[in-house]
Amino acid sequence: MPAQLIDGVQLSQQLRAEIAGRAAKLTAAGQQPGLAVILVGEDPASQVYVRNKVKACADVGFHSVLEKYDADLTEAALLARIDALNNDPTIHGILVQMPLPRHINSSKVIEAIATAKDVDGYSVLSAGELVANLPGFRPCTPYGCMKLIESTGVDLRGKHAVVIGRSNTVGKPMALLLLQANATVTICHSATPDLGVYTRQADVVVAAVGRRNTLTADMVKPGAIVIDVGMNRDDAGKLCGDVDFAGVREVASHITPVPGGVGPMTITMLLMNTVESADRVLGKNHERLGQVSGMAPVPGTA
Ligand SMILES: Nc1nc2c(c(=O)[nH]1)N[C@@H](CN(C=O)c1ccc(C(=O)N[C@@H](CCC(=O)O)C(=O)O)cc1)CN2
Repeated sequence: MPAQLIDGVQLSQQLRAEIAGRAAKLTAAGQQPGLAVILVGEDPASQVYVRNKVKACADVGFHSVLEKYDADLTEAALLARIDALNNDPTIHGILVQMPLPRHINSSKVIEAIATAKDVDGYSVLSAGELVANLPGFRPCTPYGCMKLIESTGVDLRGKHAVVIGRSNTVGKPMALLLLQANATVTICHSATPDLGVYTRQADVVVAAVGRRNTLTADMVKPGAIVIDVGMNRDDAGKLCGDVDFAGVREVASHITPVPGGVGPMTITMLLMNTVESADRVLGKNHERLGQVSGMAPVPGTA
């Protein structure tokens, strides 16, 4: 029997309805979630992604600002904008669309974003929070992969998960999230000599390499869950992932398609992080107010 499809569009819709409910409550309490999206340059794919992010914000009742700059924007000017947004109380999340033009140091830009507003989860501090199991923001793509796996109903405890790819934004955080869910995790990468030796032992495979046909049917254990993070083009120019979908579908128990799997979840988890950020601000404000109203009266004034 072919594998069951894990539908990222459908799961996104469910999660976005939940996010919209939280946003409505926050807005009623005076804390409408706000996301700032910054795009530098004219990369056509990035233009589509930022447009989709702004639309997604409107759909769930967030306030959003889109700041578009020419490719020759200076690094100093971008850092100044981030500083202003860090101090803007209507903004709970700041997202700088990647990739940035080459003259701008991406790490410097990412580290300039206040950790409390790093809804992409890309900064070193956010990564540290993930390592230490602290409640920071998780990078959206691996966070979305976890939700997709969770939707299968399979408990990861004691399962063997293999992550193919070791990028800071997908592979490494993915491995940590799987580890937090009590899986036994192996990370494979471009220097792994025989990938199939590892993937054939895996109950869950997450492919995040950026090369099509990296995972073929002969490399998959029957009944495995396969998550495809790749976004590549085939010879006909059609979008495809890292997994040979047609072949692997005959072996796996669950599989994500490309398009329609991990991609839509990336934007959904960005919304999730942003609503969570607004929630934390509201919680902190309440804490502060509670402390003020709960204060012992100054002697002689009561
Ligand atoms: N600051 C960030 N930059 C980038 C991120 C990110 O998470 N934060 N991720 C990617 C791009 N990206 C979001 O920004 C993104 C990529 C793909 C999709 C998506 O829905 N893909 C669709 C297919 C789209 C198509 O037809 O071309 C799918 O897989 O179904 C959403 C978001 C790099 N930059």
